[in-house]
Amino acid sequence: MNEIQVLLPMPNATAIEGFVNMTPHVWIYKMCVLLAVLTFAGWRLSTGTKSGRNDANGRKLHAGHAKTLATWAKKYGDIFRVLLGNREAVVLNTRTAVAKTLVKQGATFQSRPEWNLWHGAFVHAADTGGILTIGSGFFALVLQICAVNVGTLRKMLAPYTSSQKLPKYNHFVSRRYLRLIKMLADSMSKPRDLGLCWWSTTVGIGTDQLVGYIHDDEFTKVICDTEIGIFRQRSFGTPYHDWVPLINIAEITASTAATFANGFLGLFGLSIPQMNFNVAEDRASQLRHAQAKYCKHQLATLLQRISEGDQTPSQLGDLFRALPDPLSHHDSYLLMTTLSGSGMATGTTLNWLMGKLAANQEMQDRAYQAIHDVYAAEVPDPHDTDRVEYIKALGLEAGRYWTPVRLGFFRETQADSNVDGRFIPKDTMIVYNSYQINRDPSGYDLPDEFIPERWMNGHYGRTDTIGPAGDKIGVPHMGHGTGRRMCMGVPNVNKTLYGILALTLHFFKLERAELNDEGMRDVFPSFRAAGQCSMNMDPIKDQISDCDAQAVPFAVGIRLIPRNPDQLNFWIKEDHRTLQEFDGVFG
Ligand code: HEM
Repeated sequence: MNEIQVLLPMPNATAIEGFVNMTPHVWIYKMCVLLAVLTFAGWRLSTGTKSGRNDANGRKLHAGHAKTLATWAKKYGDIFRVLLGNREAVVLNTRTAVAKTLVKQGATFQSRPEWNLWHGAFVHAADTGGILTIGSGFFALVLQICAVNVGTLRKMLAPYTSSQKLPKYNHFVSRRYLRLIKMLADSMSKPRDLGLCWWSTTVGIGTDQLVGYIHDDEFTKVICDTEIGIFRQRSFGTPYHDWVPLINIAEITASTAATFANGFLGLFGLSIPQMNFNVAEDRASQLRHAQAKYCKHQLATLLQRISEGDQTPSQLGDLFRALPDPLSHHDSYLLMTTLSGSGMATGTTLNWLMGKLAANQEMQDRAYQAIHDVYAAEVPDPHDTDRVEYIKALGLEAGRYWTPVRLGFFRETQADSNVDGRFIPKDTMIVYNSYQINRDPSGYDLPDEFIPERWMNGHYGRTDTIGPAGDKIGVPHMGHGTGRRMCMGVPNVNKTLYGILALTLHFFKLERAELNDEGMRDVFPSFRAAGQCSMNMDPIKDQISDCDAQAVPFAVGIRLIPRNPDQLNFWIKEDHRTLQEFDGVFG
């Protein structure tokens, strides 16, 4: 590790201006918190950390994870350590760093960390005694006493998420494709943000085929909304009090002081407002409760159907029916919550990619021509994953270029480790900076340009060499992680991106268009209506927040023009039926 950074919150310029205009009780709260921060900072610096620039670092991190970590990577190299409160994180920034850790020392780097905001809220909301990600830290250990371990669960699940098995669930996917094309056809009259179209399709595909049930629009929308919200929360160093215990203590103290003060002031008919330091926790809890509600419903319905002899193919249904002994409720529920909204990041990828294609007619024409070259004038078979090389390359490059899950899912070391003679103790949090690694020049030339051709004709990341370049990390890019805990949804993502791109680009010409007030009212989720994306779909400037775990774009106005209206109408009315194998269960 080259250097240790201390990250602590410091007020920025606007905060200082706000400070001056504060009412007295807010002053008292803030002073308490600030005092604790300064005490803590002093303590940290006096315990041997090397950096004396903690204030600047804190501000920079808040200015944006991607930008700040990229700057630090330039300064401190491919692996460096960060202290966040009482937690230490090691940040990996290059393919070399990933190869030496997640890949070559896969067993040591396979755990996942837990912290209160996220996992605490999760456990409380679930009230099933279960951690709801395939976790491996404190909450999981305490609550998983009777549960099978992560590796076993992954092995059980893997066959049902593999590309060989997926065609078994095509009838669910086909229905979602039909619904998507209908929704797009209905959106042709004026420029629209198509967020709901992309997310409800990808999330719908994931959740329908998971339990073998076609969920209605309202149910699917709740899952989309909740999962998008959840993935805005799992962030690096936010909220500070979840990472810096002294801030937490200061906030609790301030809150308690206010309660006492109110007791006293109440005698004179006076009061001061109670500060809410738990906005993030409240939001996490709200989201977790929403998630627990639909997951419990989905699981209960699935188990009920299985007990009644239902044989409808589905990922979880097939798994449950194949097991000699039933899984514990905890494990079944864990699988449900891990997977129910799993199509969400695929929808995010499509929001970015479709915005880019709509703005770049040359690239869109190339995609259309590539589809046409393979299928002539016929409607492409959306289940033909990989048949049109350019379409496959668009999906892969979108995953690299925008890297929707910017910092991956954090890991934790399961044992002491050594990287190039530098010691990383057990229980250290590991953050792989996927956004930066996906721009590592050893693996990708012109890394800040969107070039689908880097994945075509034998190229594998670089346009100037054939085959893989840079250190071997076992994956084309880090958008889905790598090693023992890598994403289990890659075949699903590839299949879905292919199907949606092939059908959409065959049926419609997309053009970027400014959204008017009415168009902005339709934007989904509504927080994206805070602005409109540039024509470039810049991964940094066009994201809603610089620090969210998932990079979600501002609103994207798109006008759709049918390429062949007769064929489109015919397909919607009749032809799509050839894609279906049999009638599934409807919700
Ligand atoms: C574009 C869409 C997606 C992206 C960007 C994405 C990204 C990721 C990332 C970064 C991880 C952490 C991997 C690691 O630590 O090495 C992960 C884990 C996971 N993903 Fe995905 N994912 C996507 C879609 C899906 C889908 C559709 C599924 C459904 C099967 C899925 C299932 C999982 C599971 C089960 C894990 C947890 C693995 C574990 O902890 O052992 N993902 N995903």
